[in-house]
Amino acid sequence: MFFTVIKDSSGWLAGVHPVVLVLLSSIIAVGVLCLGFRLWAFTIKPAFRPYEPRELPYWIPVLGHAVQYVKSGQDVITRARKYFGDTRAPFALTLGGEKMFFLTDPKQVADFHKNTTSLAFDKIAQELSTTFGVSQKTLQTTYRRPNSEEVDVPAKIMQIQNPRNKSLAELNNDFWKQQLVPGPLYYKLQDECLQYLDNSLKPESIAHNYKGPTDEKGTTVSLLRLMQDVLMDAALRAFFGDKMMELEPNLIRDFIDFDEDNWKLWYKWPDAKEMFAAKSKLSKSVQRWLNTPEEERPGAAFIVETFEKTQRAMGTPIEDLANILVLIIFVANTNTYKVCFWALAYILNDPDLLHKVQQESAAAFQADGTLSTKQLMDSSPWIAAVFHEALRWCSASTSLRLVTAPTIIGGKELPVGSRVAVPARQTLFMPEAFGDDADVFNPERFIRDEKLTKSPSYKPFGGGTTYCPGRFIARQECSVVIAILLKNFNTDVLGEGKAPELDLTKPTTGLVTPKDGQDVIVRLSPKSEILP
Ligand code: HEM
Repeated sequence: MFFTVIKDSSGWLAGVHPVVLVLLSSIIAVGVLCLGFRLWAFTIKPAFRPYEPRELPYWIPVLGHAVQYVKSGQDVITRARKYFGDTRAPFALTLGGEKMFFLTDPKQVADFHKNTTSLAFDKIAQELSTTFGVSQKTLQTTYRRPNSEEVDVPAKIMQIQNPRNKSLAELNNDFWKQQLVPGPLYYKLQDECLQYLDNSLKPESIAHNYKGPTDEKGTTVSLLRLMQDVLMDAALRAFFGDKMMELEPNLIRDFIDFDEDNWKLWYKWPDAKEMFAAKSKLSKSVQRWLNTPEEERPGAAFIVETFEKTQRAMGTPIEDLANILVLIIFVANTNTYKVCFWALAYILNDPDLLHKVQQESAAAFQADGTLSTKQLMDSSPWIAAVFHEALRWCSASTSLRLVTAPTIIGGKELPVGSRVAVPARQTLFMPEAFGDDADVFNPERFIRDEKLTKSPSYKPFGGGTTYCPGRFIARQECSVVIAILLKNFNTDVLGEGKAPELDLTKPTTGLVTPKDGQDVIVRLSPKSEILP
């Protein structure tokens, strides 16, 4: 229809319907503009600015690679690295109007972690808290350094000296380390976690808590769900005391609903009603806990008590305090169940590995049946190796910093005001560090080379000033779960007998979960003959 020939035409174009003409010329104009933009932005301009990191070309200004990044950030980053000849020079991606810089070379990553002068984490942490719903007013008081004329409220309430006039946010980092780096507060937390894990993994608890098929051979459970329940129950009770679970028995499921879609919060995803509903439930639960008289909710860990005491003393509204505590629940829980799931998914599906791990687990229990955490942590090389490999396998965290002064990394200048990212997965699969089988799950690499965890390519817990203080408790909890599970049960994986695939398409801020619908379904048969 559009191409009806007009008989009295005065030239070749007259043979085309005018609407088509307008459409064609618009398409050509847009095409020319796009070509011009690409030529200018990605060929001409970089030639005049060789000191700037190169940018992966794209067609639509402003949008850049945003859509592909949300679909699979890892793919876009890998594509960019390869596009520039895999030299691992810093490069940039435009993500919805923002040009962000990426580092994928271990040496540059080390420079990133060392740099505390021109690469700032503060602003990133504040953005995170704002996204989590903490008000600007509370952030201002938390990040403001006390001046010498006024009362230093947090230092006074905590009865500590603060000679460097640290803000509450800076003091919080010290409090986290006090809680999580081995020392008296850490050992207390560790012992409590162990007790809770032990309770949850008793045959009678499993049979009672899992309504799945229970027969004379045992109880059939989803490994993913088991890891979520067991690890979160221990962490929530150890951090908040038993009252939290008594008040909010659905807290774990609400957290998982939020966790599965938490990326929508960071990416400001428009269709995020369910994620916000789950987040709001978490916040309300914590508020109910906070509104319970203190004497009725004993047993909170030092870090939770300290956050509550200091923020209340600063006059923080309860909604903000609850959101801050939800952030604690988030950092303490979002990753550990995932690494533990992957470790067991591979152990249970590999008879040889299972045998080695079972032997180490058995050796960690003393004659009276108590677990020696020292033996487990210091003399169980295969359990340690599976943990390190599982972490390597499923890590997809990205550390961010704000550039506050001109910074040169990898010979390239990062502009002031921009954000620079280290996507952990890019170095975790380098054949130079992990060998030709880097893309295969193989814990033996950590047995062959004991120093591999010290490799600059192996940074699943980040580094520098924000080096994860939870790294000790995470490994400890995972090792304890493996040891107790294998001591208490014979395991029988149902189905295909292979570990699930990673879902690398879903955006994540930390560790990766299995593809939708994939799991490990396992029958747990108590080793003691009598079934509860
Ligand atoms: C396998 C489990 C875990 C992984 C993979 C992990 C990973 C990380 C990473 C990569 C960072 C650095 C973020 C950055 O530099 O941008 C970090 C920081 C942090 N992690 Fe973990 N983490 C884990 C478990 C935990 C646990 C169990 C806790 C608490 C109980 C925890 C508490 C923290 C805190 C408080 C920070 C911030 C440190 C700071 O800002 O100075 N993490 N974690």
